[in-house]
Amino acid sequence: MAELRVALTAEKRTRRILAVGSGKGGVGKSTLSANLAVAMARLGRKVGLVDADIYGPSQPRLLATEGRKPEARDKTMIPVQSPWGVPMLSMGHLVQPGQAIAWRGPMAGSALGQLIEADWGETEILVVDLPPGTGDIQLTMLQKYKPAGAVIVSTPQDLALIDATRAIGLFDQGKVPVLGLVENMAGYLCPHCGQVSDPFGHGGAEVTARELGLPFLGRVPLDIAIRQKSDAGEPPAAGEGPQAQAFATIARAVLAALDQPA
Ligand SMILES: Nc1ncnc2c1ncn2[C@@H]1O[C@H](COP(=O)(O)OP(=O)(O)OP(=O)(O)O)[C@@H](O)[C@H]1O
Repeated sequence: MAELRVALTAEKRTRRILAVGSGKGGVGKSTLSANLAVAMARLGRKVGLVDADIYGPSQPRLLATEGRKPEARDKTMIPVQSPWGVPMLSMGHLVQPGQAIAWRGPMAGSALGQLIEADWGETEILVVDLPPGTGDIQLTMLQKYKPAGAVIVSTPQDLALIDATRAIGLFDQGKVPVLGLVENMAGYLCPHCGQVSDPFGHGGAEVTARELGLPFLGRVPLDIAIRQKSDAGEPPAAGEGPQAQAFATIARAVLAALDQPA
């Protein structure tokens, strides 16, 4: 028993939570979380993923585990293995697809706790895809589970960046170090004419990061292949080519920041 306790303590100490947040919905937080987890796993890390976006869980779709039910051992959930080398848990695994989840704060908080306190085995980095916004659930989560760091996702336009700044405030309040900002949907490469245009502006997140004194971790272009592959449950980070490279670059920057001694 004593040995088990030692093992559990050691395990707890070595596992770090990486929170992925955004102020605004729909900016690609879930897409980044999934692909960051896959990209870090490809770099040889043991990575797990928790979909804490309890009101609109999308990770089962993104990582092709829709319809799978996690098993439980002694009331502890066992994560579902995705085909991409990343074990995962999502509220989407616990409810029927498409079923509305209308929980009040405390219930939502305890459900999230079950996902985070599951049997993550050897997982060393647990990526947590937070619900959008800066409400109570997010703050409670941060205070209770003390992520080692947070990554903020934003599109380049001003409104999203104002919300991203609010999300940074949330992490500051929870005393969680913000590792940096990722710009998503930056530059649209037209598959027909080959021209690059900037529907949401360009470089806004990099400027905001600089203004806030935060590292800029990289950008992901607005690319129809990313949406198509994501919808098909094939994370672009698991493939080859420019999309996979974009996520690998961000994963390296995140790991460098995460591995830095405090
Ligand atoms: N770089 C990109 N290029 C093309 N499509 C993208 C890109 N990033 C995200 N998308 C698409 O945009 C939509 C929203 O992305 P996603 O669900 O990741 O956002 P979110 O911030 O997690 O939203 P939510 O508010 O649901 O939490 C999805 O259809 C996704 O496939």
